[in-house]
Amino acid sequence: MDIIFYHPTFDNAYWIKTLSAALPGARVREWKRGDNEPADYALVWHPPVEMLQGRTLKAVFALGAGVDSILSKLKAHPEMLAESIPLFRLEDTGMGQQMQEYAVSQVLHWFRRFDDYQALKQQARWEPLADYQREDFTIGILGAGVLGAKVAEALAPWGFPLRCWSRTRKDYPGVTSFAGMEELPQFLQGTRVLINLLPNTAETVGIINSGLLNQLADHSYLMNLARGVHVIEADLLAALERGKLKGAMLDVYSKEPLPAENPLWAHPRVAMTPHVAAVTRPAEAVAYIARTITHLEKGEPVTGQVDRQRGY
Ligand SMILES: NC(=O)C1=CN([C@@H]2O[C@H](COP(=O)(O)OP(=O)(O)OC[C@H]3O[C@@H](n4cnc5c(N)ncnc54)[C@H](O)[C@@H]3O)[C@@H](O)[C@H]2O)C=CC1
Ligand SMILES: O=C(O)C(=O)CO
Repeated sequence: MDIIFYHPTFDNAYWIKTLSAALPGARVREWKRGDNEPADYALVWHPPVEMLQGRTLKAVFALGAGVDSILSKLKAHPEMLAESIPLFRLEDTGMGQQMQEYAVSQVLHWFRRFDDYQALKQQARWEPLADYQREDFTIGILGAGVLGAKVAEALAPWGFPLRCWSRTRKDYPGVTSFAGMEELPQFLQGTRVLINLLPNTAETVGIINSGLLNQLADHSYLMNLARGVHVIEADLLAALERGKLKGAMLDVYSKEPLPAENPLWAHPRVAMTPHVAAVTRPAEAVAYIARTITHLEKGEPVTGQVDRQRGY
């Protein structure tokens, strides 16, 4: 079995060594321009069109959870990958735990008013503030798939009212599930902390706009852990200005790296990380890919296949 590997920034030698160890008998090589030798599987992130074009692969694996970039490239270059070749993505592979750490720590930061105390500290003011109450701190998770479910699981023991919104109804312990556009207003009403874990699709781009933010509880908080294009940045800034939003924690942006002139950098109530909420963990990712290839080779059922029409 031949496997080609391409990632613009990873330590490719390490990945190839680890994959070779996990799939004894497989010949794994780094793909370089001009390599037209046969391959059975391709593992990719931001692949050049010529890497995949014209190949009869058994499957392609995206080396991340989100497949928006590869799907948009496929839209521009449909010749890159035949519809019949399945595309897989990483399901959790250690990203769930990272999202849990991020979301729990930030929710508690806001709930314990550390943002307010930080502002008071800057003015050298000693001023105990009123506690927030759990019942006023409803957390809503937009997107209740692999990562949304993990975040809900980690937040559940903290006792905040917890709800999620997804395409189809979910049955997660301690979580009220809302499904479809028609239930979005109910989901938003009373939500104090909105955590975004939706995929980037034609239906979800720009979903976090003034119309949506206005339906949240007053003085609410936004955590965007999914993709920058979900949020209309001008609407976010306006909601912060008029106090509808008290704060935002952003990991992803409409343009990355975020340009120096973007007003989000200087906003006192916006906290930011540079797209690191959950990164691909090589050992877990290799184990998942090796397991999936082994199942595929035996004709056994697998999970993680992307629905190219649906967009995630
Ligand atoms: N900031 C970061 O470091 C990272 C960000 N991500 C982002 O997180 C996203 C989510 O990842 P997973 O949970 O693995 O995806 P997933 O496919 O397992 O879950 C997606 C969820 O969104 C819901 N959804 C999709 N379209 C919808 C619509 N139109 N209306 C209502 N619900 C809809 C689905 O029902 C599902 O519950 C990725 O697509 C990626 O963009 C993923 C990893 C790291
Ligand atoms: O896996 C993804 O989709 C990511 O955003 C990784 O940072």
